[in-house]
Amino acid sequence: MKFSANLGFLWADRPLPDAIRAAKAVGFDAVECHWPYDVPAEETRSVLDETGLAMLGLNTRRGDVEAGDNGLSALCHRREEARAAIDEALAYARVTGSSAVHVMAGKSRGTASKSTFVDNLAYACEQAKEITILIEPLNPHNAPDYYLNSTGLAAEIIAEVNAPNLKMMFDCYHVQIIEGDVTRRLETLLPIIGHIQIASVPDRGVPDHGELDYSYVLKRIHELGWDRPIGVEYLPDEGEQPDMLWIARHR
Ligand SMILES: O=C(O)C(=O)[C@H](O)CO
Ligand SMILES: [Mg+2]
Repeated sequence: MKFSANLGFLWADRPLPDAIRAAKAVGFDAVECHWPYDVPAEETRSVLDETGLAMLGLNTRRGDVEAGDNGLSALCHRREEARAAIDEALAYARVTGSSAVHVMAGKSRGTASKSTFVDNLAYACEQAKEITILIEPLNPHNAPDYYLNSTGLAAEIIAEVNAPNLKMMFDCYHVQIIEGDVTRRLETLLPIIGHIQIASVPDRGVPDHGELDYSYVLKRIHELGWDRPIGVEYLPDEGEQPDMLWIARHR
């Protein structure tokens, strides 16, 4: 199996270019990030070229995080901001050669709607047919009130938008907390999954302990024919290096 270092969590204390180099140094096959916007896209691109690593994904901005925003694209009265965030993310992805953009929905609080999310996603898909647009169900402990809160809703939205480049980000950590039945859901949703992420449940640590047995889950993913890198998106203890022995055992 191949693994992608999620630099939103791994080496998150370093500037993005150093985090990319660190991922290369320990042997990751690819990288992905959350919000890279502090670093000019050209600089990120040149470190990706230097290391030979591909950037698999980045997120749209969340809006006013201090005011509680966690994304914009499902929010009825924030259409312009949502589209600006999508445009920005797509432009960054183009310069860096990133294959996917995760369009963040935002919180419900009565102001989110499926039709708004569908419209904004259709816009994103149309703007960049060569880029995969991802939507990710998030669990209510880490993302309270997040609009996209189940794989069922994500599947409905993907069907409604009906664009070949709209897919689900299947984060096993979130799915286990939201609804469980992880391997069966992976099997049935596989045709609409664009990226898979992992972390232990419930502590979001190294994926070698907790409720989910990743030796089994990764074996199933492999058997299903998945050959793209799996996103390693866990929160390391301070100063902790990723457990590359664990990764080597699952290659
Ligand atoms: O929280 C997650 O699991 C993510 O992957 C998102 O990108 C949101 O930060
Ligand atoms: Mg995730």
